[in-house]
Amino acid sequence: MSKITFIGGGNMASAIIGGLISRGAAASDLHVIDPEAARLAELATRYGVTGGSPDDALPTSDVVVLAVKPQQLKAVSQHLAPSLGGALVISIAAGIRADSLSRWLGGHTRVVRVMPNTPALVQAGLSGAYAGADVDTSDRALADRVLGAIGEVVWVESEAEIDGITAISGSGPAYVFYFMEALQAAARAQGFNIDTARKLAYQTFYGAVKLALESEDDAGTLRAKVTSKGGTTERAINAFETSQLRATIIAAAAAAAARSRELGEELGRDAD
Ligand SMILES: NC(=O)C1=CN([C@@H]2O[C@H](COP(=O)(O)OP(=O)(O)OC[C@H]3O[C@@H](n4cnc5c(N)ncnc54)[C@H](O)[C@@H]3O)[C@@H](O)[C@H]2O)C=CC1
Ligand SMILES: O=C(O)[C@@H]1CCC=N1
Repeated sequence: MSKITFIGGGNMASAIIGGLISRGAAASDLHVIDPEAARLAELATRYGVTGGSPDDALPTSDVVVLAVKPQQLKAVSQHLAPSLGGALVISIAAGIRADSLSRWLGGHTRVVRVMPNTPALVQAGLSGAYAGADVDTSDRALADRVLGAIGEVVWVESEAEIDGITAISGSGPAYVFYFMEALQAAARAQGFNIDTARKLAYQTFYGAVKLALESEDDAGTLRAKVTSKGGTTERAINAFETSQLRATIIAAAAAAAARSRELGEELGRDAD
């Protein structure tokens, strides 16, 4: 198995480490660098991985996963640049473009830029991935193995598509949670107590998603099958359509994609 070093041992790194371990990776192949000793101790206890501080030497690694906050990436990359060797670098930082990263890494172009999402925490994530210029098919396979540990991987051929991925699957879990919150509030408005309201909303989501994933029908067909002519669902869907909910969702995602493009400019520029 490849030697993988994580720079930053927070939520997302922990999700990837957990996924890799559950897929049979040896803890001795995984190393984490983080300034927080308590964080390293927690990861060591939970997964048996070794750790070190940013001042320690980078161990020889096949893959280096950059999992710090975007605002920290420039300083972290410049610090790592001299000791990277031939490692494949996978960055999960939102908004940082592959060419900015390569520049900060001193011209290192074996870089994969990834936009994961938080369902990675339960290994049901989706990662959009973009391969920089010098990433070959074996690097892609290596990245697939790492990212596959937290869910599905979708490769995009143009980096601009990462903004679209960010708007749909990166931010998307928040849209779903928003709808869940609203459905729970609707249940409260129907007089159910908080526990029952939560159960009604969450189980309905879970059941509908499971049905959609396991069914041959698309979402539109499944919706039509719930919607009896002249019945209750039709009244509710009509209310959604009257308030242009579908158009609002499409416009909201377009706003998120625009913000992702802006962040790419701001973070690339500010950090130079
Ligand atoms: N939360 C989300 O929905 C998504 C997050 N991301 C990206 O994932 C990255 C990590 O996010 P989280 O895991 O949520 O953050 P986090 O805050 O949980 O983890 C960041 C870790 O980096 C450590 N750190 C700080 N300075 C460091 C240094 N100099 N060297 C090494 N480690 C250092 C911190 O101690 C912390 O443990 C971010 O760049 C974020 O943009 C990407 C997609 C989705
Ligand atoms: O909201 C954000 O900017 C990040 C990117 C995708 C999810 N969280």
